[in-house]
Amino acid sequence: MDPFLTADVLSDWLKLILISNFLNAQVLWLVFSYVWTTLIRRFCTTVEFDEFDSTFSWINVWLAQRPEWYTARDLSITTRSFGLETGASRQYGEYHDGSRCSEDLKVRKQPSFFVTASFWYKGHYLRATRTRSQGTAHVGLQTLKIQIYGHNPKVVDGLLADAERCWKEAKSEQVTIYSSTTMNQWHQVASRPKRPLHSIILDRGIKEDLLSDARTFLGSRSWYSERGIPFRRGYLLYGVPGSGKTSLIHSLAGELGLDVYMISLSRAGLDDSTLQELISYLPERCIALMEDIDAAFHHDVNREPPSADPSHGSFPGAGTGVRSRGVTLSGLLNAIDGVAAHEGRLLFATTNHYESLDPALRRPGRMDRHIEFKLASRYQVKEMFRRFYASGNSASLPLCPEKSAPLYTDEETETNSVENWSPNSTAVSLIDGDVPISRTVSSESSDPDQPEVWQPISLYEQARKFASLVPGRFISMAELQGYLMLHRSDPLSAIAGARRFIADKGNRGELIPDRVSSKVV
Ligand SMILES: Nc1ncnc2c1ncn2[C@@H]1O[C@H](COP(=O)(O)OP(=O)(O)OP(=O)(O)O)[C@@H](O)[C@H]1O
Repeated sequence: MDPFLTADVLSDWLKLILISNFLNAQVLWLVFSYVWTTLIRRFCTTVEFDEFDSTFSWINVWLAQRPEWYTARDLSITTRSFGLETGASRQYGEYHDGSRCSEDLKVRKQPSFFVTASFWYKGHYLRATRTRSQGTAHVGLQTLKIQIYGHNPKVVDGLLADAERCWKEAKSEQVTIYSSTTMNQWHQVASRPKRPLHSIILDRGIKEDLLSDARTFLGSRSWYSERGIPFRRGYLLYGVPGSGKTSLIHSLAGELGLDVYMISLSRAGLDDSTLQELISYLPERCIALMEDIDAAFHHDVNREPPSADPSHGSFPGAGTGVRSRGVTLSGLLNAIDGVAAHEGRLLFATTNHYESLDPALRRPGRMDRHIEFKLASRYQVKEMFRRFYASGNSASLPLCPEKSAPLYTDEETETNSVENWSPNSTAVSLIDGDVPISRTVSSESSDPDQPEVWQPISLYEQARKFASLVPGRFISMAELQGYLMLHRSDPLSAIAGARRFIADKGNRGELIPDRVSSKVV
């Protein structure tokens, strides 16, 4: 027998052929990859968008409007909206058969990581891939890569312009909120529907005045530069909790078409230099928001240097040795108006402890307008009631006829306040002469004095009645809202329970003295 044809030799031959085929395939694959990459490099333009840049949201929203993007074979499902609840997400929210997914939790489809979707854009072939970094300092950092065949810079510019337009259209009804990451980058954390200004109920003139002040500022860049005045404006909103400070800022952001950049002074790792850096990264037109500006410091904001004594605690992490030194007052003052401070921004700061703020922080130039938020006046109580129970769009509610026939003058607003009121007060009776009676209401009160039968004729009259039962400057607007929520669909039961609600609050000793007077610097 031919020694070359024995079983052992044949099996060796077979192995050799397989190995060489395998090696050939490997070599071929390497060659192919090399050629492909070279071709791509030579003939394609690659654009990268990384997660921490605002263009990442632009391109995501733009891609979401292309069917090729959410009909890829390997999909990942997300409830993340890239900050948008309108426009693009409407498309995400639609299932293939045209039915819509839940309003509350819209699911969105996108290709899985490293899966490429290809499509045509204005006559150019594009490939889009989601990638995620691994094994680096930025583990999990998402990047979107777009490859465009050809080397025409105009295509990239056009794509960016389209993506930006798409994003702006989609967010025209939204306010985008950014927060800083521990890497000191601005990161979009949420996007909320604009809150209409009319839904914030303050004593007359306050919000209109603030809005017009901010508008005037934003349109006065050249006026500031001609006079050498730094183009910055600061607003300090202070007062009792739950009085609408944060809500007003978000509503103003919507009115002015600005995004909100939240600066959390007590964030771990934030110190004077990182705060400076963060502020220098703010975009030209925006609202920088420092909530609870006093809370960055364990005690009062003051000029004392940080103490090494942990019991002093004048800066976050004092004495722990774990967190960075935190922000000092001088660091904060420098960040607000030092040479590196940002031009063109509106700074809003809020606090519940106005008196504890260092005067240097409150002075004009840093905080130009100081607006106090008090417990609800009777005007606010009445308006809140009216808007709460108004059917349809409460924006269309006619204004209260305060000017022609004031229900409560400013004096009444103040004098019929908690100081003159007691739970047993008979100053306010449930029925007064001008409210017609037409319906039986089973009162939740066992008070024998409380009449059983009454019916205000209109929402306006109901609001008036309700406000007459709630002493001015006694409860916060948030508390009032919470109470009305308990009687969400029944304004009459809200009126009937008002005396009990107020009495209970009084009995709990929650009488908060009215301590305010308006301050405008
Ligand atoms: N003036 C107001 N008009 C309408 N709603 C209000 C008003 N004040 C408070 N609310 C309601 O109360 C809730 C809390 O309001 P918000 O957070 O704006 O108060 P705040 O003054 O910022 O409180 P804090 O000082 O505790 O941060 C919100 O749901 C808001 O709708």
